[in-house]
Amino acid sequence: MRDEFAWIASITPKEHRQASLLEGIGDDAALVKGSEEEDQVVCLDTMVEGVHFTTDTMAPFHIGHKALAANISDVAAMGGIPRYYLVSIAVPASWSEEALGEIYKGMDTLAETYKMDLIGGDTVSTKGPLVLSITVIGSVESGKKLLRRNARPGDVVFMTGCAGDAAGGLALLLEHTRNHPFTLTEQALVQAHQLPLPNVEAGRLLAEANVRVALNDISDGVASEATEIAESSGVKLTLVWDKLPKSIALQSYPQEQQEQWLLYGGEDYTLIGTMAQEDFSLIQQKAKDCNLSFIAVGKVEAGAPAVWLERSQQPIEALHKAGYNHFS
Ligand SMILES: Nc1ncnc2c1ncn2[C@@H]1O[C@H](COP(=O)(O)OP(=O)(O)O)[C@@H](O)[C@H]1O
Ligand SMILES: Cc1ncc(C[n+]2csc(CCOP(=O)(O)OP(=O)(O)O)c2C)c(N)n1
Ligand SMILES: [Mg+2]
Ligand SMILES: [Mg+2]
Ligand SMILES: [Mg+2]
Repeated sequence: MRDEFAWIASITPKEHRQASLLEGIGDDAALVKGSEEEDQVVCLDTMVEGVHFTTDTMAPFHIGHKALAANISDVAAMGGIPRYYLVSIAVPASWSEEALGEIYKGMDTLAETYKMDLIGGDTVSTKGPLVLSITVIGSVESGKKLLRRNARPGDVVFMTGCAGDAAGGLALLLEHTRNHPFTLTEQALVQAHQLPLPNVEAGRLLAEANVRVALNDISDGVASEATEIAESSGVKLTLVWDKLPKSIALQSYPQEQQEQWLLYGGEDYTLIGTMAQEDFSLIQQKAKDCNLSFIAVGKVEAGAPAVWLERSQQPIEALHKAGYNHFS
């Protein structure tokens, strides 16, 4: 099997059959023309036991919560408001009704935060591992396209929160399992892995501000998501290590470890994007009023589509698009 991204490219239809389809495969979510006022945002993500979680890394509540969070995160990366969700679950015989109830409680807890309704789904048995697939439907003001291909030379690269913690938490969970008495610092990383929160409010601020933004949520690691922006926009991105937002917990680890988790870990579900310098100043002003953060982490220039990393007193280095890639 070729790598995940090449495979998706190979099955992407060459043309749209429906005139109302604004954006199909290729971004965080599809966009479909809705009313005069708003377009529909639609996306789907799956979590598989053994690939995205094990019973040692996540309690059933975490599994439901995180699966919905990952989907809402793709709506956030389009600047959308999540509104409805559908759930498909394939259940092995070994899972109890009580555990399944906890998965749904996890989803419902997050859905309550965003006032989302569960509107359907599908239930099947399986001889394999538990599989949970969620489709989220949301909306965004019509004409808003916060797409990966929107980056332009001269833009600032920004992030809306820390990255690397979720991968750190996973490493701890794989080593000790979730019943281990973790230190407070370790608990911060474990929580980032088990209960990540999507950055909907940051995406909304960008959509409402009506500025050109390239945007991507960080599911596969900063290097991979930044490379997607570089490749789809045909620009060069340079990230500055010292500016990349790192939690206090992450900073307690050696720099090499921080780099591995932050650049190549994934599952952070904060946003990375680019916009013009003058718009960025305006956004930072607006963000202050609502307690959101937009952190400048680098710049966009004309050049071969790639991502470079600048560290103090070291030669600039090209980042490889490593990160989480199913099949490779
Ligand atoms: N099996 C598939 N069939 C059709 N489209 C797919 C498939 N897998 C992924 N896609 C589409 O490919 C794009 C990239 O997917 P993915 O890397 O999973 O995005 P994300 O990391 O934002 O969830 C998305 O537009 C997604 O809808
Ligand atoms: C037991 C276990 N092993 C490994 C991982 C790491 N992991 C699994 S999937 C993934 C990337 C995100 O999932 P994906 O299905 O690629 O989501 P998408 O990019 O479609 O949002 C990562 C970092 C994990 N979460 N749990
Ligand atoms: Mg995404
Ligand atoms: Mg996906
Ligand atoms: Mg992925």
